[in-house]
Amino acid sequence: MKENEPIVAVVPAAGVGARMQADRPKQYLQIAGKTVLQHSVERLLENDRVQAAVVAVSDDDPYFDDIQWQSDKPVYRVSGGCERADSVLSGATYALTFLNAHWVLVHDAARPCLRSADLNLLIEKIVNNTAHVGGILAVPVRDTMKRTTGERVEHTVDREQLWHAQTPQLFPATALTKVLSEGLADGAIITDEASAFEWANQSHIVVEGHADNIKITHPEDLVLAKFYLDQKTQQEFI
Ligand SMILES: Nc1ccn([C@@H]2O[C@H](COP(=O)(O)OP(=O)(O)OP(=O)(O)O)[C@@H](O)[C@H]2O)c(=O)n1
Ligand SMILES: C[C@](O)(CO)[C@H](O)COP(=O)(O)O
Repeated sequence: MKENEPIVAVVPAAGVGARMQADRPKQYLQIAGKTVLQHSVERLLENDRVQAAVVAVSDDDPYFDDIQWQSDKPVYRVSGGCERADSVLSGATYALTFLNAHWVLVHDAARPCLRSADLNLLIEKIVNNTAHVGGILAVPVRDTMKRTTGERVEHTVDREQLWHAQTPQLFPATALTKVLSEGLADGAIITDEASAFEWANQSHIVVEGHADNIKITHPEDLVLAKFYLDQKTQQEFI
């Protein structure tokens, strides 16, 4: 990577967290005195290559403006959208248009346990890679995988070369805004940024991270995230 190519983090945080069944959207639940969102954003801003964060939130979000960010870097608020991809496009467009971002690092607000070392690895592998447009943190599947019809098992899915996609996902700002807007307009199913580059048939890679980079989705995930973050407050992030 050219050392001076700006990386801007885009954090989709406009979801309602329905599966979490909490009294507020899961990104605003507290862990170790901070919201889940604050953990996620501040982890990104700790990286020297990340210059700012753009957080996509609901227009009626009553929590965001009260956050006291523990970073000297700017954190911007933009309007989220109906789906995660819409929220990401909103943030990426802002980063490209107003912040002159060369790279956009997309990371779920709901993933507060990201390791600094894994973020560094992703950035190093992607921004110096000329063979692929970008890439994502991921972990290999470790269980036997089944395809079912309802509860009936149809067959075992070959888990060779099968990965759990995570975030961050790192792509050039111009390319990301282009394939997201075109893919959404074409009705493509886009559940992560890599899906949009699949739709556009543009080559990208996985970078192996760690399974503790969990996405807080169901109630039991919050207990696990608290454990991981407690462990990490006692150890240097590796
Ligand atoms: N319209 C949306 C939907 C989701 N997200 C964000 O995308 C991330 C991952 O999505 P998910 O885990 O599905 O969060 P929710 O949509 O809030 O969860 P649920 O499906 O349980 O409602 C979350 O940080 C969420 O806030 C977003 O910015 N805009
Ligand atoms: C983007 C993502 O984190 C990759 O695993 C995941 O798809 C986001 O969660 P969602 O429930 O699909 O919105």
